[in-house]
Amino acid sequence: MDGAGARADALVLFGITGDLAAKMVLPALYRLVRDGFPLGRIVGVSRGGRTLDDLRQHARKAVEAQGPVDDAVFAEFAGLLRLAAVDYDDPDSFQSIVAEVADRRFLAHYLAIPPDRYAETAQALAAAGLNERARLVVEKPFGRDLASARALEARLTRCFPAEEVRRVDHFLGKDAVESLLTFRAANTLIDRTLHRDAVRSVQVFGIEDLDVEGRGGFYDDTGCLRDVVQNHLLQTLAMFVMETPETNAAEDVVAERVRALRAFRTVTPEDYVRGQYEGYRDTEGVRPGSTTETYAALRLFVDTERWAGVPFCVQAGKGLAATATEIVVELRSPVPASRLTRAVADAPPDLLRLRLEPDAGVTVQLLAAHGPWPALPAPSAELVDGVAAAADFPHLTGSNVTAYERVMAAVMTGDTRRFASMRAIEECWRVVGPLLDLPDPPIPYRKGSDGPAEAARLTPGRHWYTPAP
Ligand SMILES: NC(=O)C1=CN([C@@H]2O[C@H](COP(=O)(O)OP(=O)(O)OC[C@H]3O[C@@H](n4cnc5c(N)ncnc54)[C@H](OP(=O)(O)O)[C@@H]3O)[C@@H](O)[C@H]2O)C=CC1
Ligand SMILES: O=C1O[C@H](COP(=O)(O)O)[C@@H](O)[C@H](O)[C@H]1O
Repeated sequence: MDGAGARADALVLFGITGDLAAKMVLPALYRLVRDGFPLGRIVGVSRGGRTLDDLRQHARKAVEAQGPVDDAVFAEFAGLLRLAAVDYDDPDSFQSIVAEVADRRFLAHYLAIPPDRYAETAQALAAAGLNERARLVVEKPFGRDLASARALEARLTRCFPAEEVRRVDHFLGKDAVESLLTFRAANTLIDRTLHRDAVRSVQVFGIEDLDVEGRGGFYDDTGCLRDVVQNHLLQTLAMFVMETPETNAAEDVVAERVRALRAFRTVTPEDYVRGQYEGYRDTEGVRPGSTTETYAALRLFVDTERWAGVPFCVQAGKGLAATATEIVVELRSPVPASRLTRAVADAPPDLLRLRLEPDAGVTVQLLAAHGPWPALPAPSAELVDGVAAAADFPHLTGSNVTAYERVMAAVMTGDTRRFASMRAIEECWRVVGPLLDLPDPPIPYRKGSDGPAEAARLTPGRHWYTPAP
């Protein structure tokens, strides 16, 4: 496969007993087995205290939590599982992994463990010779800022060749995100419309009605900007604004995505509003008096021929009124050159909504005459109605597990397009750099609301659209 490298015939899964593995990775691996993907051996790595039988039962529960389980498929999946116990402070203990993979041709090590363990785990793998004929895959977050991301990359690439390091951003595994590019490139109507000549502004939503749930400790150290904006939403936006790559080969797609990110202007604190939902500080693991943001809204510009001057208003957060990932394109109003267009100047603008989640599709909101013209011509805004035409893309509406299925397949094949490249990560940190760790307190907002009203000032019409119901 292009952009891939060697195909792994064994997966070494660090953190197999953890939250991410239970919610996403194990169910995704089960589905890959069900779909006939040749996974090879799966060596779960844990600090111990479990038997292989425990692990299989744990995997069964994780898979069952995501839907019906086929016993025969599960038996095949469970048959691939092995268990290795390690002590992360004792590199010699990594020999337990060596024993499980001795006969394998190429390894994929997947680190689903706390990020502060990535570098020393890579070192221990190298000390055990497990960096030979091997790929290293790390989960997000990749660093806390540009400097720490570069420092982490330097430590990882001392142990593994740079071309065998992969950094997960599961939004790049989402069908609907990947399809943004195809959708535009394949449709002249859309491609021609998505241009500064026609677009007044773009709003990008990554909002969730859920709160931080049981992840208070993790979230309080991270915040909304680092959790979803620096990575998922900027990568999604890059997929939206990028030009069509020369070919569909992974290296061309990755390079074009980076080119797009390089054109993102660094955001200044004036173009940023952060909020915190009321009650957040009562969450277990959250520091008393925490100023971590659970909401982030920002305005950025993309300095390309296509997008120059168009404001991109990004909004993300938890504890909000709805859960949706959506790009709302606000089109310019007609030039008021005639009586008719002057009369509709105050009517709402046309919108193109690219819905990514929960249901993928496109909704177009247009204006049309709302009834027969009266006998006396008196064109006014009252003669115009908003109409919406929606097309659903059910084939692109996948669960998060589906996204992880694609990510885990790419972990095995190495396909670079479904990962964040180091260049892309650097650009994303650059873009949000001035916004990280600001001292001012976040603006409180009510749980279940649309977030702080103050954020409206970031949009040209002082108004955020509501993602399509
Ligand atoms: N949970 C989520 O929804 C998401 C998580 N991620 C990322 O995935 C990775 C794993 O996250 P998550 O599963 O939530 O993490 P967990 O806190 O659940 O930890 C995962 C596993 O790592 C092992 N572990 C825990 N602490 C340590 C430690 N100090 N040193 C070494 N191993 C340790 C434990 O396994 P054992 O005791 O068996 O050794 C644990 O089950 C992180 O990088 C996270 O940022 C990314 C996106 C979403
Ligand atoms: O990585 C993360 O992403 C999820 C949102 O992803 P989705 O696939 O569920 O839309 C977010 O809830 C979580 O806080 C973050 O760590």
